[in-house]
Amino acid sequence: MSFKTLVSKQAALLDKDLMGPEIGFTLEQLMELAGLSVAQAVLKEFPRSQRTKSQVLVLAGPGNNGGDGLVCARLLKLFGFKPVVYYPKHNTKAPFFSKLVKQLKFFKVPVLNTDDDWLRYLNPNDTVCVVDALFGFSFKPPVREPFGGVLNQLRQAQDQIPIVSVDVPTGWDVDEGPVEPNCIVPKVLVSLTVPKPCALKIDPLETQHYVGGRFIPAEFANKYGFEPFAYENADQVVKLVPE
Ligand SMILES: NC(=O)C1=CN([C@@H]2O[C@H](COP(=O)(O)OP(=O)(O)OC[C@H]3O[C@@H](n4cnc5c(N)ncnc54)[C@H](OP(=O)(O)O)[C@@H]3O)[C@@H](O)[C@H]2O)[C@@H](O)CC1
Ligand SMILES: [K+]
Repeated sequence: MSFKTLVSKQAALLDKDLMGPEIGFTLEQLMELAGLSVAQAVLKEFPRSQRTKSQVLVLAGPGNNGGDGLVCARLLKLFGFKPVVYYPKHNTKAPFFSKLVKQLKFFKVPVLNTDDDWLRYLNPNDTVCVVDALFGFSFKPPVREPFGGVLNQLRQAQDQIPIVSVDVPTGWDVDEGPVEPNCIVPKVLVSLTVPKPCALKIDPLETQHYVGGRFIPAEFANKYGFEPFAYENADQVVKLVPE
């Protein structure tokens, strides 16, 4: 499949640019739209008419990828799912992360901490899918604990419970792909703004690929060397289908 990608350093620059003094987005705004994109991709892949269960396990990491997961969980609740969040290492860099957690409590979405038994939710009888919002474009392998253990459990369950990875399949090298042994293979990848090079390593027969994070005008995409993606109507995601 051919699509333009942006290496991790460029993706970080694009992010900085969007939130810089000239353009003026806030992280909160972009994260809300990123989380909405992921929730919409989950709804498109697992529509109510085609499922008998509604629980979704959202694994949220310590960075902004995790923040996308926290937003996604809240929106999944509005979309008719029963999300449960496992958030073992809270983000203390920006105060609004604790507000995202408060909002989840307001929505009666359980947020499990490091000592809670999250594995009971990794159960194919009840769980539609797992949202992998552990790490995104700032991840550098090898993975450190406790996340190595979490990834091992995910890998063991992935044939029974589909994984939806946010921006980058966690554990993959952002630019090189699945270079570490025993990487997870998501059933769905939702690239944000523009795919990272690791997305070129997915097998389209194994992994459905969406692009989301619909928040830039055409000229800005061109500045970073890619064309805008062909979103339809008010959709927040577009599925990339092999040619
Ligand atoms: N414009 C867009 O598209 C937007 C994108 N957004 C989203 O932001 C994501 C990027 O977020 P990000 O930069 O905060 O980094 P992310 O990948 O979450 O991880 C950083 C954390 O991981 C940790 N860590 C790193 N390596 C590790 C290891 N081996 N083992 C263990 N830990 C490790 C690292 O720890 P540290 O090294 O600092 O100790 C730090 O705590 C992006 O992918 C997209 O999802 C939207 O929210 C906004 C708009
Ligand atoms: K991820």
